[in-house]
Amino acid sequence: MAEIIDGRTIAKELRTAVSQQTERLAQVGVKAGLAVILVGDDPASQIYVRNKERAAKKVGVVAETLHYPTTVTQAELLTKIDYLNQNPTVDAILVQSPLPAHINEETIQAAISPAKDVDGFHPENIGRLFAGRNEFYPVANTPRGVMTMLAHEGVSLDGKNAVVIGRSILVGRPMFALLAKAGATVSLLHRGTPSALKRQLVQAADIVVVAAGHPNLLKGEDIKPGAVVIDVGINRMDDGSLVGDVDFQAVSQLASKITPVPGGVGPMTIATLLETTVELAARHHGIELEQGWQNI
Ligand SMILES: Nc1nc(=O)c2c([nH]1)NC[C@@H]1CN(c3ccc(C(=O)N[C@@H](CCC(=O)O)C(=O)O)cc3)C=[N+]21
Repeated sequence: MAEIIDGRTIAKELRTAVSQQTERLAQVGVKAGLAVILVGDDPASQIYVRNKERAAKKVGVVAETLHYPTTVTQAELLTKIDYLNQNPTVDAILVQSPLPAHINEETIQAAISPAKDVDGFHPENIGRLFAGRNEFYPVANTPRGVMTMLAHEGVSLDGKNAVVIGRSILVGRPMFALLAKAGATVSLLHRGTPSALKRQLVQAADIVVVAAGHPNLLKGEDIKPGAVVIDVGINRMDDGSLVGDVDFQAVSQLASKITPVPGGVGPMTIATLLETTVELAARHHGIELEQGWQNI
């Protein structure tokens, strides 16, 4: 039976560290400020925003959510982002995905100042990440949170064989870059991967990160016994329950370590967002913090 990687406990430890950092900032009169732009009512985004507000309050980050109807225009959002870019009390800006079809997500992400881009989606920050030069700029919080979990669990990556399933800009692609930077040999699988090749690559992997958005995508017989399995999926079922992309029952029989859903990657995403917000605030004010991007 696999050891369960408890995201709630690790996230709590991370929030404690972040609280210590906000206290240090408070001593020099700095408050870390996060602005979240939420458009429409995507259920996953709503969970995220609700949990984020609660967690921000606990660690002393000032969070403000700007909620717009789906009819908001791209020009209105760009005006708001410009205002937030210039507002000195705002250290971090997050625009929730997905956005309505009439809004170009790429244009919106590119309008956020790279120094306030807490999600790491600005093209400059993506470029830095893929160049392995992300030390002073943010990378996406979900993959960063996964890296923190792996480090916390003592999972070494150097020389390991890793597979990432899903090529989203939110998770799969940045996950690929971070694992490669950490010394793993990484395969990025997606819906276009031929199934025989997929079977072969997953079967050989020491670490499997699944971020595809399909319940039961990863089954017990798919993995190598002893593999570490990270489930990034968040799927709301008809009965209201939340499941990941991994058949937890079957895969946990064979894996050495596995993350549950809920209580795995989700809480880490939130805690990492706060961690990044505080780092951005410190950087804006020229304050050195002990922990930082250098850990990935
Ligand atoms: N710009 C942007 N950045 C994001 O990081 C982003 C986004 N947009 N859009 C939506 C998705 C979704 N997402 C979640 C994060 C945490 C939980 C979370 O806290 N999950 C708990 C939920 C528990 C529950 O509701 O029962 C858990 O897994 O244990 C959920 C969803 C971030 N996203």
